[in-house]
Amino acid sequence: MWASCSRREASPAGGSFRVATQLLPAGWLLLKEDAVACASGPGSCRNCCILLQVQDTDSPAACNRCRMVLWCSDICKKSDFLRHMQCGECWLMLQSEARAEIQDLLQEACLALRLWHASAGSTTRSLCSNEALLMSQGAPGILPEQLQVAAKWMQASIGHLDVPSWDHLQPASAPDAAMYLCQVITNSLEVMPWIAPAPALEGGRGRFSSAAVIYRHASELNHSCSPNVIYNFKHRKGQNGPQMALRSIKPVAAGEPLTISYVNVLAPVSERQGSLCARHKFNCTCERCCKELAAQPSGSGSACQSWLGGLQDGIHAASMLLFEEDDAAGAHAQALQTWCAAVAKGCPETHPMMLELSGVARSAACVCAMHQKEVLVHLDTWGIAFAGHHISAAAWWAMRLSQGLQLKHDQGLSVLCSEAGSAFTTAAVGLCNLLKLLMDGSWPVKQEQLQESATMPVELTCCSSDNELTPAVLSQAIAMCMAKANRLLQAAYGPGHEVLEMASFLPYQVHASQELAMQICQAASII
Ligand SMILES: C[S@@+](CC[C@H](N)C(=O)[O-])C[C@H]1O[C@@H](n2cnc3c(N)ncnc32)[C@H](O)[C@@H]1O
Repeated sequence: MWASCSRREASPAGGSFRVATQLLPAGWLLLKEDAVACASGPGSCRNCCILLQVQDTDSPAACNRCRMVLWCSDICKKSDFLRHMQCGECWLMLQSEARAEIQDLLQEACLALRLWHASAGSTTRSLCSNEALLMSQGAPGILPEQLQVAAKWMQASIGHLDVPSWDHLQPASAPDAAMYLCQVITNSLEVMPWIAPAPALEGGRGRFSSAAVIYRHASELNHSCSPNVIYNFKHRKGQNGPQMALRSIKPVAAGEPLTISYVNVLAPVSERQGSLCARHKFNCTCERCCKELAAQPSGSGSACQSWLGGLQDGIHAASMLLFEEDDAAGAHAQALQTWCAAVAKGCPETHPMMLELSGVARSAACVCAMHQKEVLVHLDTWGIAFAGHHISAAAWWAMRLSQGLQLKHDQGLSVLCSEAGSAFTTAAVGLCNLLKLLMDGSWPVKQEQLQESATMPVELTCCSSDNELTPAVLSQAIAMCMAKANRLLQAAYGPGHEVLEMASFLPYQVHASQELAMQICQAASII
């Protein structure tokens, strides 16, 4: 999937980035990937990264030699012990002088040693690196001397190993050590340290502490503070580092760069820029940062304070729930609650954080549709613009699934084919009924009507079977629906309110099943 949906492209400014090779819908699972190397922070298992205080039954096991490194269980110790010894980490941890001299780079140095160990003779040497910049005083937040001291300690750690007796490893020179260190600084991802203390996420969700992990494919993705791809981590006892999954959260056009966020996107611009400097040593030039930095002098943040905190926490909690696919319905409910609370406190629906929230909710709706979970039951309390957004996301997914029914092996959807029918129908019914309400002119739609619309049966009688359903007819019908819906929306709420998402699935409905086509036409024919 990864290779067929994306490719690497050279950046004119140097380096490269990954772009989509086809239109990627929101909610698509793009990649699952194991870690190349990982180094957890103190208080968590050195192998699987689980926080030691939340692990369930096993007792932590310590390294008998350095006594500095802990594993959550004998299973993880057994899996990681040789690596810990063979990469020189154990020796490094024993050196109190080293720990004092490179304390700010100790985790990076351990990860670099583990990367060296993992990559001997393999492909990770091709990981990108900002070495030239880092070593020439050009990078923010770090001095080349600090890197050189850390590289010196790494080399000493490797030098103390009996490397030639392990035939798959090569001794690392000083420049090699520096290269691995710079690769780590350029590419390592932090395993969500900010989720650990969140009280709303107790009960096994805030399971990782701050671990730094290197993934081969994910390291090709540039950062954006408004990313179109999210990543999550799956903990597996006995495995070195969590497994990462990448999922699109917005539709991504062919040719558009795929981006993830290396930091917490909910933080204000100064904090995001600060974290990127501190951890990754670059100044972010993404579109959102440029806009927000340009607007900063006249910005008035204080008026937002009453709803900002709740909104941040709510997006955060919903995102975390969404990371666990099984909890998509929970993520959706959390997003719903957050949306309503923020609106009630006067937050404008067009605020960038509300857009972030709608991204999370839309993804949740997509995942629910995929798994045939009832996504429409929550509609009674959604804001109307959001409801349209939400139903159409589910309907859009349902259509993709119905395509899968016809195309079988199309893009990995075949496994879902046999189950697609009911999700498709539920979502399509919801969409058509919402359209009907809009067309009937009952605007703004009342909560009870919305609730009803999710369960109302759709009559197919308006569309006679001898009507020819060509793509052009369908497009025209949808366009008319959209225009009318938007006129109503704008009359009620003013300019800038649009049911945009329905348009976004237009190119797909030409492939949709006859049944769906009839339903759409029927809704449209009420105009
Ligand atoms: C993990 S790599 C991403 C892929 C990399 N661009 C490459 O050439 O393979 C991270 C590096 O890309 C660059 N980068 C990524 N996102 C950026 C952004 N939003 N602004 C500026 N530089 C960025 C920085 O040099 C950063 O250290």
